[in-house]
Amino acid sequence: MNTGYIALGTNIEPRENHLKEALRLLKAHSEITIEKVSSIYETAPVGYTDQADFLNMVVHVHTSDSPVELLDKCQEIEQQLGRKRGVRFGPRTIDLDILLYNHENSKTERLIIPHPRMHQRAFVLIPLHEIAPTILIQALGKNVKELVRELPETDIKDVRIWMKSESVEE
Ligand SMILES: Nc1ncnc2c1ncn2[C@@H]1O[C@H](COP(=O)(O)OP(=O)(O)OP(=O)(O)O)[C@@H](O)[C@H]1O
Ligand SMILES: Nc1nc2c(c(=O)[nH]1)N=C(CO)CN2
Repeated sequence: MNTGYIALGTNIEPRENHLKEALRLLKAHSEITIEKVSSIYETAPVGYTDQADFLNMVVHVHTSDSPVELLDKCQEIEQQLGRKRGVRFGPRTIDLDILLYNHENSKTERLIIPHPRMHQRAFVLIPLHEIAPTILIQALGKNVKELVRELPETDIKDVRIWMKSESVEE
């Protein structure tokens, strides 16, 4: 069985529904089991800042899918939840990014693992740290805790717990 971490983000209402629906659709695949979910965090927009705050979370999955099969399923869920592509880094009903897949380090036209921007993003690293603080990002030679320590204080302040993980799993 393979192990993966997926980051979810949404900033179009109903944001909580979009996250919960995405979790339900992931679970509906027999090739995917959700092992752990982080809390949901409310986060200030990064990159393109003239947009609403996001809800972000990270899930740990076990899967028999290959990385690209997992990406296909993530993109299908984005489509099912009505994601429309617009401004780069702009508003979205749901975004699913594959952060890590085993200790794979690979780059194809469709998929880069580890996710190339994950180490700069407090909205990814803080939820990931909650569920997997000691996991090593081999490509960077650092674990998640070390990456969180390198984040600017101002970025950390922009990420606040919005719903605790126990309530997400209900
Ligand atoms: N690890 C990855 N997880 C998800 N998509 C990836 C990954 N690596 C490369 N991609 C590619 O990135 C493309 C653009 O993805 P998307 O539109 O979700 O980007 P974005 O959310 O705007 O930006 P970001 O990737 O920085 O979160 C996808 O079509 C996919 O093929
Ligand atoms: N806070 C926050 N900012 C973002 C996010 C996101 O999920 N959360 N996603 C982006 C594009 O992937 C761009 N900016």
